[in-house]
Amino acid sequence: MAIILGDHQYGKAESRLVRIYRDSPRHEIRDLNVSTALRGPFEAAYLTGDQSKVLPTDTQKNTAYAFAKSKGIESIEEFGLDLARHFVADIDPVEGARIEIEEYAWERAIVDGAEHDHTWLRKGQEIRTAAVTVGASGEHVIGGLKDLVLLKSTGSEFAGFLSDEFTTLPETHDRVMATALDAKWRYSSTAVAWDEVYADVKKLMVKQFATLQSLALQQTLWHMGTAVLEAHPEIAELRLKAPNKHHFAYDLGRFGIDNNNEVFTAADRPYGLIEATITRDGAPDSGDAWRASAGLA
Ligand SMILES: O=c1[nH]c(=O)c2[nH]c(=O)[nH]c2[nH]1
Repeated sequence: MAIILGDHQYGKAESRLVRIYRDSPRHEIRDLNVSTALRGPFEAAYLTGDQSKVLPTDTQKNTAYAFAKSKGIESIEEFGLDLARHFVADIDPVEGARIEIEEYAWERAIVDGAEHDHTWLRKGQEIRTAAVTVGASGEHVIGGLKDLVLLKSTGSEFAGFLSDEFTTLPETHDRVMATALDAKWRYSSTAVAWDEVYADVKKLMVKQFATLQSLALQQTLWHMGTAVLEAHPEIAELRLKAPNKHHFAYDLGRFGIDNNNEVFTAADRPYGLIEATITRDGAPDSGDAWRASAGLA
């Protein structure tokens, strides 16, 4: 019987890295969670325990902190490219690098009506994400956001669905629709105005969520994705994931009280999970862009 080592990679996950810019009294802050992983001929580390080609995960972590000082953090996409290019170009056995970054945003505290120089409040709307891959299939950047919690209190329907002996859901033409959006979009270039495009993609998706008379969360996702692809030729593809955070009108009829979509119970679980990939026809090949791990997740 032959037993074969399959796909593998190794790295340091979730280094929490805060970079303060303090060259003037008005400081700046970038707050990241950085994961690095290396790919290449590392079979011996698994098969015989030979570490001679292994750049320790501890060193990978140190590199991220050193680059935060020496190169700075213009954007998480650029920082990921800096790290990935370094590992592939400068560390001999490394053939591919995957850098995943989350960014937590802060906004300046307002003190006596003015923005404070060095005190911030956490800005909680969403977490910005980037996943950078450099390797045999080239350079790939995936921008994204997660945990963007959205709710609309009307303008959402769900009706006309299949029904069988287990169907109990009533049709509705006016419901609450809520989600915590997880969106990832693949760029077809690495020469991108990362911050501007990020802000616009978020704005476009929120606008579609708000303005479409939604017949289903599926339809809302489609409109979000097409709006982004129509406005941004530098984006090849989006992958969207949206839990349907159900809000059920509470039965107050039992107490002789009308409930005209005014009082809801917000269900925690279970939740519908609606997912879609939306791609531009003729988009460049994704190569390893979506290869996140050794295949376990
Ligand atoms: O937008 C929705 N899509 C569904 O597929 C679905 N299924 C369900 O029970 N409620 C909903 N809502």
